[in-house]
Amino acid sequence: MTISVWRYSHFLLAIVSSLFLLIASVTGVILAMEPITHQAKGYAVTDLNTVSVGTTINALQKKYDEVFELEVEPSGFVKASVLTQDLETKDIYIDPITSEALGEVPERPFIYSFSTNLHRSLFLKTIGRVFVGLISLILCFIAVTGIVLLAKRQGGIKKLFAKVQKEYFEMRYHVVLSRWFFIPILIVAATGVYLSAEKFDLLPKTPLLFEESTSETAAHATGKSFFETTTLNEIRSIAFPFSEDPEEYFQVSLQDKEVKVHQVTGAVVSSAPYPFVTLASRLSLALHTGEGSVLWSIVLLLASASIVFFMYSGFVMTLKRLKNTKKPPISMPDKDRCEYVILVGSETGKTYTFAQSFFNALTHSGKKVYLTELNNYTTFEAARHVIVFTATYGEGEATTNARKFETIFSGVQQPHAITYSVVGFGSLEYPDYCQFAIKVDGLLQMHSNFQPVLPLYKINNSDISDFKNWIKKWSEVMRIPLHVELSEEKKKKLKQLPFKVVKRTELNIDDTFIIHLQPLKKVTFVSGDLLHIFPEGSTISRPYSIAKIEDTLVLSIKKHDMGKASNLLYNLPLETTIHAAIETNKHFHFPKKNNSVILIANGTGIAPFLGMLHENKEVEIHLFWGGRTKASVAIYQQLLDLNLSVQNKLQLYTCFSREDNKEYVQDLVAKHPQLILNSLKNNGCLMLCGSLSMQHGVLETLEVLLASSETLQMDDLLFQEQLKMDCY
Ligand SMILES: Cc1cc2nc3c(=O)[nH]c(=O)nc-3n(C[C@H](O)[C@H](O)[C@H](O)COP(=O)(O)O)c2cc1C
Repeated sequence: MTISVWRYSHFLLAIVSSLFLLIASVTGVILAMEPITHQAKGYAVTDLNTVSVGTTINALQKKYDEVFELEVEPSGFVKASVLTQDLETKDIYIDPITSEALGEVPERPFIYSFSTNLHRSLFLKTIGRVFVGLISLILCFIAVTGIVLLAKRQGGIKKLFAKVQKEYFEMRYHVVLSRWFFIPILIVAATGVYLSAEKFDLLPKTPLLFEESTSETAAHATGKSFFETTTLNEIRSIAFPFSEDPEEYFQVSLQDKEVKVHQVTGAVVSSAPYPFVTLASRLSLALHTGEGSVLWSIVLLLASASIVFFMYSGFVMTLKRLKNTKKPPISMPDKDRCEYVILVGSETGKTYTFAQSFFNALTHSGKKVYLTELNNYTTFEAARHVIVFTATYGEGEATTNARKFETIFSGVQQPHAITYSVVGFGSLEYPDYCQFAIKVDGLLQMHSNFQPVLPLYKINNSDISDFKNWIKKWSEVMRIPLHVELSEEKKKKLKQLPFKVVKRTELNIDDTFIIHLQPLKKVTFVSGDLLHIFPEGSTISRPYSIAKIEDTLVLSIKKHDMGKASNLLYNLPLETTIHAAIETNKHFHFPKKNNSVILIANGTGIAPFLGMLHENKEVEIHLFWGGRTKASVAIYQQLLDLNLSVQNKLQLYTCFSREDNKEYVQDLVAKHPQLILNSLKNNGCLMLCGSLSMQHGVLETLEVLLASSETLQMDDLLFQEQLKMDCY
């Protein structure tokens, strides 16, 4: 079954049951408090398995004129119904050894009786009970569809507890909490169904069948009565005989059977085992209400509260999905008049946003563009260029709005020859990375009418810079200058703070300089975080990787002639203040649990590593750095020397692309295969920072190295955060 079927079932069931489910969960939270507050009264004063039934009965009969009933609650409290010397009938909690009254049995608080009625029948009597039974059944299905969705999302049942993808709060905790509360919720729902079925007489009815017991003789033989051999923990309740007539027996309800006991001899006269249905009902009730176990009551309370959270977070997720699934642009020309056709496969809307920004940019450059879903593929009379943007879901499956494409495609003949490009949106955290895009690319490749303009391009986790990189390539090949604006960039709300310029180097041979900024307000940050500079007149900020050295931010910056941010920073006089914003960049923090770390950078990409070296003196670190010339190193030398002097576990490897052997950093990496492989095998971490072309080069080298290893795989390294990248 495709992921969308599971998602729609999950969603539909939740919608149908939402109001009742909300009532049931809120009252469930309240009712789960009852066993907890009850237990807190503290009437469980003795270990019941050390007190014989006879001890309690004797003590009671001595103290009270008449005893009607004795009950041992699952909470461990012993309750008796007695006639006092003042001829008053009382229900009291007693000390089972002395029969001393510990307190009167209070009336059930209104909040609990009210909640019980609402929880059981919504105050609608039979019809309400039917509803509640149905809701419990629906909750079972919601839980099951939810866990299937979760397994699909995580890439298989075995990865259910694997790391959750970075998502917004509601989605993240919808996933995290569903893993913890799946079983308690399923138990609550299933026992709810069972209890409803019992209420409506849907379960088989088996009467109690008493059998005469031979234990009377056994009791005489051993000389011990039932009252001496049975302890209170085995008892549920005892109904006392009405008179002293020997034919009147004690009616004792034990955990698994009911027995009649002779009041004089203490022998068991007859017994009847409880039928399975009764035992199952009792277990269902205990599991559903939590009575007798504070720990289980707490679990039930949390599970009920989690259902309320799931309803809220599910609602937010649906709203986001609907918001992101944008309609095609209103001012779109007729499909048969467009030279460019953009086809989209998107489930949660991110790919749609990228496609839309591409549509806008292409339209702005004067082209006639048509944008539609892959499912709507048909003949386009004027089309010459097709661009496909598609995400992948499940195990390499298409999105809902692309699932028909494969079937439709073969039946459609375009009037003109078409050039095409496919961009796959996916996540390396899934084994079938961009698999559907690969499939679409294959289909187009096989068609004689279609010619590629660029090879298939894959984008991991909606990486904007990667997308822009593709835009650059496409616009170069097509000779169409494009300015793509992604709304996410505008949306980022970063808090700007004042920083003082405390130090800056001169430009080196590569037009690079280092600047030290001192925060003027309290702010926490670590090396690898980003500092956003906002040049005047620009809506987009420029992020720089931070090195944290003694509470100062150190940035390494390449000054570009037209670069607004780099020129702004270079021209700031010492001691002046600049406003900038720190963005936490968690995925690029120095790892805490890895045995060794390999840092690879080119050019200014060394910046965050300088801070990391400064802060981490215990771990074995290998730093690979590639610059243009030996003179390029000069501005970093002081900071490197500082680290080398305090860090005896640091190894430095440098290369230069314009001098010596004219090597790039990926060539340097390729020269140390064993070092890299051994480090990764022994839970090492590899961090990359610098240019995108360096990233691609190093990844290619790494792929070659990994091919020789039987255990290491690129996807696993990324998934386990053994490979961290921050390249632009
Ligand atoms: C449940 C689920 C399953 C996914 N399965 C895959 C997959 O098999 N392969 C892949 O490359 N990406 C997979 N992804 C990642 C998405 O393709 C990626 O996040 C994409 O950017 C989402 O685009 P959209 O918002 O347009 O749907 C999956 C994501 C989710 C939530």
